[in-house]
Amino acid sequence: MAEATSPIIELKDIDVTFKEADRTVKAVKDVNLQVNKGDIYGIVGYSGAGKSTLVRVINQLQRQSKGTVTVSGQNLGNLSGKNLRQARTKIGMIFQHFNLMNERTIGDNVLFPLLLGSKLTRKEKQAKVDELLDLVGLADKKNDYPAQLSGGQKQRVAIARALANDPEILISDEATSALDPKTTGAILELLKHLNETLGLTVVLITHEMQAVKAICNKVAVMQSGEIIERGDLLTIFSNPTEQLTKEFIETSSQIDSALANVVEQATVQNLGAGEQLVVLSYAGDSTEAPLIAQLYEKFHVTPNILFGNVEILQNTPVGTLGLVLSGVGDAVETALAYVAQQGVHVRRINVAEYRAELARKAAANNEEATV
Ligand SMILES: Nc1ncnc2c1ncn2[C@@H]1O[C@H](COP(=O)(O)OP(=O)(O)OP(=O)(O)O)[C@@H](O)[C@H]1O
Repeated sequence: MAEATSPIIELKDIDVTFKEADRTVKAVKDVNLQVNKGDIYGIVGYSGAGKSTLVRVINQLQRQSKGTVTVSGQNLGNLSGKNLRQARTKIGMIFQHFNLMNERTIGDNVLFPLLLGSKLTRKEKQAKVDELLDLVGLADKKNDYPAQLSGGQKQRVAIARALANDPEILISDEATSALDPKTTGAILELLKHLNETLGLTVVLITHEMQAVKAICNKVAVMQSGEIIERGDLLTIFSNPTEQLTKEFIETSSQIDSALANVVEQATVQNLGAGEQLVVLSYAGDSTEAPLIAQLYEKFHVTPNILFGNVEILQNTPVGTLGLVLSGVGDAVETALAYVAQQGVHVRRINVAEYRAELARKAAANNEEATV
């Protein structure tokens, strides 16, 4: 990851309101966001949350109704015409549907932004196109046409084109949403590579937490035009506070399907006094093994491991462990207090309530399916 320190994008008190004949839509509400140079900042939310509108404010394709947008120290709200176009060249953008020009070759697609005001000579422009195609792994496709390329290759062309004017920022608006998981992984890796080698700051809009998890160092969760939770990836993943954030995280991990299986087991449904089903999550070097040993050594609490999962996020292990803890009297509660002190997040599962919640969700899904 490139060094992330000074702010490169600062959004202050941003509102975007669309006024239509019969209604007013507040697509973005009072958003404050700081993206630092070298960040890969994920903005996650369901469809309609306001993500696209918010990022279009960054390059002023969408003007805000209120608030200020500062990019690389420049207040973009004060710019128009040539000055705004010039500022925009430093902000590349890629989209879900690539937006390539089908009647032009791959080389000419990448060349296109260089035709508008670049000071390079003709020869230098061609050299730049070659360099960019090489960077995205498509050096041999220069004379092909978009129709001859796969979706992943088209997105690589779009990335090369977005980088033509050496932007400092790349905005990716659902750029992997039309791609299969393997191709998505390769495109995300390319973005990470560009971040590391060029120091490119990336703002990644997505509805898939999996994509955020793969490459972002920061994440903001949007709902109904607002940022409801934000922070660095590890903190958000190991200790989310908002329900929507939890939902996004759960869909990107196997924890909830593991829990759904576990709560159907008769032994788990009939826990006795002094027994508790818990999910422990931790980030960092603390591994579960010493912790589990300590539960017995210090508190005479017996842990029965039901499932476990360790992922590497930002080169740091993030682990989740489902356990039934058994002890005498309030030994389990004392042990859990100790575990929490060690920086481990403790989620107590009330089995009856959890099952009732699952049943409620299943009924709601069925209802939706039959409407
Ligand atoms: N030009 C527009 N005029 C009127 N309403 C708009 C306009 N653009 C967006 N909206 C509305 O603003 C809200 C936010 O839309 P936006 O596209 O920013 O959400 P999103 O999170 O990016 O979702 P999606 O991924 O589906 O694009 C939606 O209610 C949308 O209908």
